[in-house]
Amino acid sequence: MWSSSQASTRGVVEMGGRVEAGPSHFPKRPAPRNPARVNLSRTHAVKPCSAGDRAGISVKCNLGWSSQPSPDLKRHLRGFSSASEAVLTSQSDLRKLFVGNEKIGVLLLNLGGPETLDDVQPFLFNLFADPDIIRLPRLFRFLQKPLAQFISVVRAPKSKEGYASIGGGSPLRQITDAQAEALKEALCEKDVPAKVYVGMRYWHPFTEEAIQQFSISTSGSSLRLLESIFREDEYLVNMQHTVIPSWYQREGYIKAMATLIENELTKFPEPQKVMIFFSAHGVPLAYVEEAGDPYKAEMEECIDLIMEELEKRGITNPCTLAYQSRVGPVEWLKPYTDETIVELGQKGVKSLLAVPISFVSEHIETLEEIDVEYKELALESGIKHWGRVSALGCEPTFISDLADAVIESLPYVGAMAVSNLEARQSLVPLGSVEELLAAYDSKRDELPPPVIVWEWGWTKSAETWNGRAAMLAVLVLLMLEVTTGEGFLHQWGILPLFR
Ligand SMILES: C=CC1=C(C)c2cc3[nH]c(cc4nc(cc5[nH]c(cc1n2)c(C)c5CCC(=O)O)C(CCC(=O)O)=C4C)c(C)c3C=C
Ligand SMILES: [Fe+2]
Repeated sequence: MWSSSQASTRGVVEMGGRVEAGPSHFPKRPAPRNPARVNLSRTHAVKPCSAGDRAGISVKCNLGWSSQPSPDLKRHLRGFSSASEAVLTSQSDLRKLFVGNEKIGVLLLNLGGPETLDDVQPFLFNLFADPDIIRLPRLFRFLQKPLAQFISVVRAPKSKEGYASIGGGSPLRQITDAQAEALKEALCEKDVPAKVYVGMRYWHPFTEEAIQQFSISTSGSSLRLLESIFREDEYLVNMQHTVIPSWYQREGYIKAMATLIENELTKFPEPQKVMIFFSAHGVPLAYVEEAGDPYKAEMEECIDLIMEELEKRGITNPCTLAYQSRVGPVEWLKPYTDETIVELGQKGVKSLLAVPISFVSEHIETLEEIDVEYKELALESGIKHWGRVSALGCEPTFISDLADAVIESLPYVGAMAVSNLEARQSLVPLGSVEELLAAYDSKRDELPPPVIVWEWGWTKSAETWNGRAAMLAVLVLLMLEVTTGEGFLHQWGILPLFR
């Protein structure tokens, strides 16, 4: 195991430049509300870093949240809008404070994507086995994995076709690694040497793998998953860290997006007549309407900010937002990208600039869905001129802004002192993250382990799966029998006995 510093576990959440330090209803922790404004001196006093101290910052690599905290929490967070400015003005002090003795580690979190066609089905299994993606009622939770297995096997041929058309796999790992390297360099240029790690939720490098390296050499925290990893681990429980859960409204990010759009507009014959068409990854409607996911609100706000920035540059094109990539039979966020493209064509729009908005890297949804499927649909729908803004990747303003986000979050690392016992009860140690996680659902201890290699043959895993598949089959047969009144139990005269 790793050596463990005995520093108290403290942390703060930075939310896209608006910062807070735990909602007010966490009475045990006297919140250093907005440490930038109030508590810098207190940070000195409370936390003289020892040489063994380690600090970790987790940065979520997709823009906003999907499935996240209560509107109350969001309001609360937004109440601290001047915090980032206060932090920025004192950055040099912060460097001295945090860079001196501490090792800083940054963990970039993303979903991951299959690197080869053979990875597609197990990747899909990991995705659908996540209770955040397919939410089953508590009573049916035992069906999560058989269902994931079923859906992943059924979906795999379609997904494979998509991945085959973009070169046989997802470029996400490569791009995220490049972003990590660029972020490391940007931090170094800003006098904040740090190690940057990548942790993926559904494919390599899994967050579980990243955290091992991360915690050996520095420190770290991916919310729910990280929470469960942290909670169990003697070393990690003592680690100081903070989380940057979203950054869709950061100035650098907004400016970088505006610049990409501005440049792409110039390629059209009549730039001022182009419809700017933001396409965000969708989520099932119930996430937003029932589970309070602020994703839609965040996407809308993000677009408003980009359009405001463009307006400042004299660009006043019309714009629209739609949601892509829906999967399965349930209703997703509307309007849908494909339907909107057809409508725009019918309304006489002739020039369309597609802007992938919830993505910061090229992947299957941009390279195949937008570049091939939606482009074809647009041309068929009467659009004459089509363009697409590339995903940010390692765009310098964006990377530099991420580096600033990391630097701005430094004073929040360990800004709240709690005992180890308290830390164990509420990891990631920020009140707000705790609430955020609680908003998902309360139990985090049954996370599906990632499938690393699929085992064929009469293995323990095969036995388990066969057993579960059989249970599922029996359940389906029973349900069919009860609903239709026909089946082997009726034939054998067994079922009517239970009526
Ligand atoms: C903003 C990001 C994303 C959200 C929100 C999201 C929700 C979501 N996705 C699925 C189903 C699939 N996602 C797949 C791949 C995939 N999705 C994202 C991002 C978000 N998903 C990424 C980065 C990737 C990997 C892309 C790559 O290049 O590999 C897939 C597999 C691809 C396919 O067959 O289309 C599926 C399936 C659901 C059900 C969902 C919301 C609950
Ligand atoms: Fe997805």
